[in-house]
Amino acid sequence: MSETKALLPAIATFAASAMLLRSIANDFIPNEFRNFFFSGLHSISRCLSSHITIVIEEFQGMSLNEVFDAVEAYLGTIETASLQRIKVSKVTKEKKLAVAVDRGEEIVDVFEDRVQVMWKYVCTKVESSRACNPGDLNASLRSETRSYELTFHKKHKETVLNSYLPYILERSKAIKGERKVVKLCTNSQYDCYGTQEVTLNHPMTFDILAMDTELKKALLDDLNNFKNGKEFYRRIGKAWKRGYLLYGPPGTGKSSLIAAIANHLNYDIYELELTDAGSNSDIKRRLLAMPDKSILVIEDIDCTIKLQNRESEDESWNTNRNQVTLSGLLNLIDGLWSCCTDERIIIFTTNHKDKLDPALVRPGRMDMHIHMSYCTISAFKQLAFNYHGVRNDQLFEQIEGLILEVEVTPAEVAGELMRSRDAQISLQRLIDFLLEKKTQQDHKAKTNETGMKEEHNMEAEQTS
Ligand SMILES: Nc1ncnc2c1ncn2[C@@H]1O[C@H](COP(=O)(O)OP(=O)(O)OP(=O)(O)O)[C@@H](O)[C@H]1O
Ligand SMILES: [Mg+2]
Repeated sequence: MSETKALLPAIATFAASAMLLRSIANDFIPNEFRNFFFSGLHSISRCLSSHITIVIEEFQGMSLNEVFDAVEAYLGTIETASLQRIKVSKVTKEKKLAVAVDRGEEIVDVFEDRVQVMWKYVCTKVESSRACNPGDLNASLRSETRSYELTFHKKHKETVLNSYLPYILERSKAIKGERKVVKLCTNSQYDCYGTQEVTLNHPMTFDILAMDTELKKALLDDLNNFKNGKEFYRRIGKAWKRGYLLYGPPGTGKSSLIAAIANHLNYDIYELELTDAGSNSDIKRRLLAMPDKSILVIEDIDCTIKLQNRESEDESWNTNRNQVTLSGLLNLIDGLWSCCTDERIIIFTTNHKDKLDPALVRPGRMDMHIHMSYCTISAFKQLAFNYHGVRNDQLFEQIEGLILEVEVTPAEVAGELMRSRDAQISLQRLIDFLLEKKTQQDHKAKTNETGMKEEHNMEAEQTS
């Protein structure tokens, strides 16, 4: 590599002279002759060079380039003595500082004590016309395109392609595993720059999530089978993805469960706001930009957007070009686009399963339908332990009796248990709250009953 370094000033002088010559030539020499002259020069310099350069761009077509991602992680861990500028960052929860090569910097690496290579990080500004073109994913998600250039001696070409780059891909997995924190990404208002990303600081785990014990176990088994299912999915010829529909009243823990799933699998969450998504093709592009090991979440699927059924979509195709449609969404869940990446989980949540289009809930569409119910006795016990560390108490019996009769959400129970640090005071307050709720519930039931009786009597009078 010292050879390459030594050649750099000469190459720079050569390049500068070529540029000067080109600018002079632009003014005085006719086009055809000029092109012939410079393509000749280019061929000569290529023949003379003993080095080749591999360019690794951030995006491969419309998908994220895994090699770019791996190189970024890998270069942050190698010796940086040759660098003049490095980028250092740390996000909440991450234990280590993340080191990265800054734009324009070159870094030397030696593989197997014999292969010297040089990396360069290149950023190019995207012109605004390209950046706002929704068809150009690479540009539309960022204001600049990024790539790494890898330069090495021609004689090492086989080693670099067959050993060095595969080694980096493997190494990066371990590096990312070590410093992984779960991220939450949302699609912001539809604009040119795509997603907003923050570290997910939600402390919810399966240990503290209040949920039916059997259901929790079944879901955990399902998630673990999924995570370890690479070979299985390949063998049965299915895309390595899994869909969950979480349904239940507000405050029963649907969003908390999503956080618990993300923390358990160590996958990032990509929340998709359908109302901000723009069109089907916009969703498609955003999905392709999502890396493997991620969870796509669409909350409140019943009310975020009025998804039309397929028949009416066909009729009004022209008016719907800029909308998210049901068939677009279904295509996204199990169509060809979803096979482009691995280890993908899709979660829909709803408060009203009955309001969903049958196409969304038909068997086989979402792999598991999970009912997040009003608080059960086991959920209450879990919450009492979470908030006060108590597994039993003389007040439990009365509370359990009331929980069987009253529709109360885990969020409401948690709210009452939070009111005081003293377990006895909290439990007593919870009893008062449940009694109050029971009175209201009984009153409502009575009013409904009277209303129905009156209606029935009126109908009977009319018919007689
Ligand atoms: N099953 C649960 N286990 C533990 N805590 C819960 C549970 N359900 C609710 N909570 C508590 O209530 C809060 C609200 O719950 P969460 O946001 O998960 O409900 P949700 O079902 O997503 O509601 P919504 O339908 O309104 O989005 C949580 O932050 C948590 O503190
Ligand atoms: Mg929620």
